[in-house]
Amino acid sequence: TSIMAVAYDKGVIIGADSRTTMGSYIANRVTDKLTHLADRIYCCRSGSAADTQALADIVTYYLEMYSVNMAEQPDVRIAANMFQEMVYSNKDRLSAGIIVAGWDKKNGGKVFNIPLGGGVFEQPWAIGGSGSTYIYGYCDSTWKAGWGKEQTIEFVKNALALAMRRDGSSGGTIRMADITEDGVERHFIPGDQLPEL
Ligand SMILES: C#CCCCC(=O)N[C@@H](Cc1ccccc1)C(=O)N[C@@H](CC(C)C)B(O)O
Repeated sequence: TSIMAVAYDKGVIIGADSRTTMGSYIANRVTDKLTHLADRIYCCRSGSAADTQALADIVTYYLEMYSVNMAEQPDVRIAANMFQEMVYSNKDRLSAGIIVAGWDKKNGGKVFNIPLGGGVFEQPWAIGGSGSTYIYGYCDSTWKAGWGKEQTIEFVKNALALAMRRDGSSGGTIRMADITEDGVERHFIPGDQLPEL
C-alpha cells in the first residue's frame, strides 16, 4: 500500500493506491483504501485489510455516538485519538498503519498519522504503507507550505505514482478525495493513465 494525506489552505487531499495482496497474488486491484468515518472525516488504510476494516467500523460507530451525545460534529482530532487508543493498546496483535484526515469548522484541514506503534502525530502532510518508503525523499524535497488545491492534488498524484512504480505491494489505480467546508469530492486515475514521471 501507498497512502498519503496533505493539508492545504481550504482543506485536505487524501490519496491511495488500490492494490490488496495475499503474498504475491493480487486479491483486489481496485481496493478503496479511503474510508469514510464521519462527516468530512476519512482515514487512509494500510496493513491488514481485516484489522483496518474492523478498526474503521468501530471508530465510525463511536463517532456516531459522539455526534448524538454531544449534539455536534466531532473534530478530526477526536477520530484520530479513537484510532490511537485502539492501535496502541493492541499493538502486539494489530497490523494497522492509519492516516486520519479531514476538515472541521474549528481547525480546517487536518492530518493525523498513526503508525504501527500507536503514536499519533499531527502533520501538514503524511505518507504511509509499504510504498511510502520509496518517496520520502521526493516528498521532503517537493512539498511546500501555502499550495492551493490544484498544486496539492498534483503532488499527491505524482508521489503515489512514483511509489506504485517501485513497490510491489502497491499498484492499480489512484483514488483521491478533496475534503473541504463544501464537502467531499472524489477523483480517480485509471491504471493506464498514471503520470509517467
Ligand atoms: C492472506 C492474507 C491477507 C489478506 C489481505 C490483506 O490484508 N493484505 C494486506 C497485506 C497483508 C497485511 C497483513 C497481513 C497479510 C497481508 C494488504 O494488501 N494491505 C494493503 C492495505 C489494505 C488496507 C488493503 B497495503 O498495506 O499493502
